[in-house]
Amino acid sequence: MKVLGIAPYPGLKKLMLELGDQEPSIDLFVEVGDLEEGLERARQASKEGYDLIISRGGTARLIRESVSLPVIDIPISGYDMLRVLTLIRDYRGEAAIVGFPNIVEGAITIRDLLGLNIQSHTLQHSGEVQDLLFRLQEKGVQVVIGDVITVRAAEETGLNGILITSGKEAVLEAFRQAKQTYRVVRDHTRRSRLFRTVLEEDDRGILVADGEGEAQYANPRIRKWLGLETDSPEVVASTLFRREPRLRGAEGQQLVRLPGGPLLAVDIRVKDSIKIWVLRETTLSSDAGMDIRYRKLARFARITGHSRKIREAVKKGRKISRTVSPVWILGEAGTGKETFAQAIHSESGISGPFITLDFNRIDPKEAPSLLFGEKDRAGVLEAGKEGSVYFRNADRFPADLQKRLFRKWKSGKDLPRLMFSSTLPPGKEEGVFYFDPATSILSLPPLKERMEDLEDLCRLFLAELNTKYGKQIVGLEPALLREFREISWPGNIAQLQSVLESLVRRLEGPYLPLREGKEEWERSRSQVRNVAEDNGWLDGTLEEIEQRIIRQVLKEEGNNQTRAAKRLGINRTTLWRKLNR
Ligand SMILES: Nc1ncnc2c1ncn2[C@@H]1O[C@H](COP(=O)(O)OP(=O)(O)OP(=O)(O)O)[C@@H](O)[C@H]1O
Repeated sequence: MKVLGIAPYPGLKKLMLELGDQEPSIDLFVEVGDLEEGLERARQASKEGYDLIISRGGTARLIRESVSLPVIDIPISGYDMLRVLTLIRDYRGEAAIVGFPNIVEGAITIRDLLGLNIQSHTLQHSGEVQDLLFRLQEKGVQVVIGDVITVRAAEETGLNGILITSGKEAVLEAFRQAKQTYRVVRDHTRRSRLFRTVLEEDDRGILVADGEGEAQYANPRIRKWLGLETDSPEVVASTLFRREPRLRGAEGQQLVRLPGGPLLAVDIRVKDSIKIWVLRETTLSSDAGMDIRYRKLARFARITGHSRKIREAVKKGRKISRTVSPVWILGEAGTGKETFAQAIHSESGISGPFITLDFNRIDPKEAPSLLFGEKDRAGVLEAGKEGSVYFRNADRFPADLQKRLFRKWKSGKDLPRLMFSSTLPPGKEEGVFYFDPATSILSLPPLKERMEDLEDLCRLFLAELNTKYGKQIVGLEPALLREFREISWPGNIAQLQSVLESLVRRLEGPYLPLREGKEEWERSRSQVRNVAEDNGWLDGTLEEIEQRIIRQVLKEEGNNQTRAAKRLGINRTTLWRKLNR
């Protein structure tokens, strides 16, 4: 144990060193200095690896206030009092004891025991001492007995000061206390080292801030992610918040990607005004098929169109956003399914991210760990639990996984809002695109059923494209608008948008002309077909594709073979034969 002694008077240094020699467990170094001078010495020495400080009286008190090491006080013992009062007992002049309560109380007891006639005065703070001594001097007091502060003031006032010096017993008592305190501190340090090791070994990144919001601890894992291995916790925190201002915020879960780092699920917790950020790697190491957005999400107000069909869809969408039930958004390619999903998310006032998982691009084998996580890694459902998950091309969502998902949803687990979309209707019975009956269905009309909206949509898109490309296009030539109303739009709004985009990018004039418009539309048809291929609708042999179509029509006709056969333009026997091939 390395101990620093600050002795307010030289004799105490000598005594401490003498007694310290007999204490093998104490490695003692002593400096002389009273009050401010002593504090200065203690300040310097506290940087030199001492375990604790031993000092006395007012000096000890000063040090304790401004140095973080434990400070042991050498108490004024009864023996010390006895010695000094014995010394003064036969003094014939007027004497007084002056000091803080700890000195005066003990002195009174011994004075009374000895039957001495010495007055006593208690100081509450050091500022009072001068005035008091002046008054005592006026009353004829010649000698004052007390601690360093009293004696120093006495000298300045012109009185005789007698210092109550510390004896052997008091110094030994201080050593005993020092040893005991050291044991407690050492145990404490050991225990905090233990906790520190646990935090340092954790696979999660951990950042802790105190009640004032000042970062106090950052573990190695979070430092590694941020590339700040040796910086202070404050620097770690400010770097993290600069990169992800959202993390400053309230309690809850956030999903963030640090530049060049892994995707992290961040839990922000507050306990006893201590704020803790727990960062966990997610299973989402690759971005294929996934998109996370917090901002610039569509709202219902943005959904253009006055047709009855689209207004009804908006009304239903708004209604769904007031519930928590999962929603299946059904519609042809490019009809605005994701736009509606985002609008539902925005309208529900959800704080978390809008996460898109595209089942056309996600490997079904990886889907379980992606959704449900692994041992130490959070999956999308946990990491995004305060947001929404939008399953695009959900008809490709493996049925067993869907069942697992709905089991979890029904057990009331904390899950994100669930939204599915597909161009094909979900089946009511188990099958390729099984879906749970708890789901609300929102059907979006194809563009051909809401042609009255075409002009408004063109206007909106042209305005956006003018801004994007710095053009001043004011509309479509009337002939092109007529043409656009007549032709088919298998890619719906998305197709219209991309046709307009290609035209705006290329052309300058105020109106988009008929010829270029039609050419562009022709070109876009082949792209739409590619989208269909993308959906897997055209995978496999002709026979397989035919099977898919027949089963789809049958499903849409509620398994009524007569109606399905009629719709396909074949007779019932042919249908039956084809189905049982
Ligand atoms: N009612 C609308 N008003 C304005 N813009 C719309 C509307 N609906 C869709 N859009 C725009 O059309 C484009 C296609 O929409 P979106 O991506 O939502 O369609 P989708 O049905 O989800 O497509 P996919 O079938 O490819 O999944 C987007 O750019 C979107 O902003």
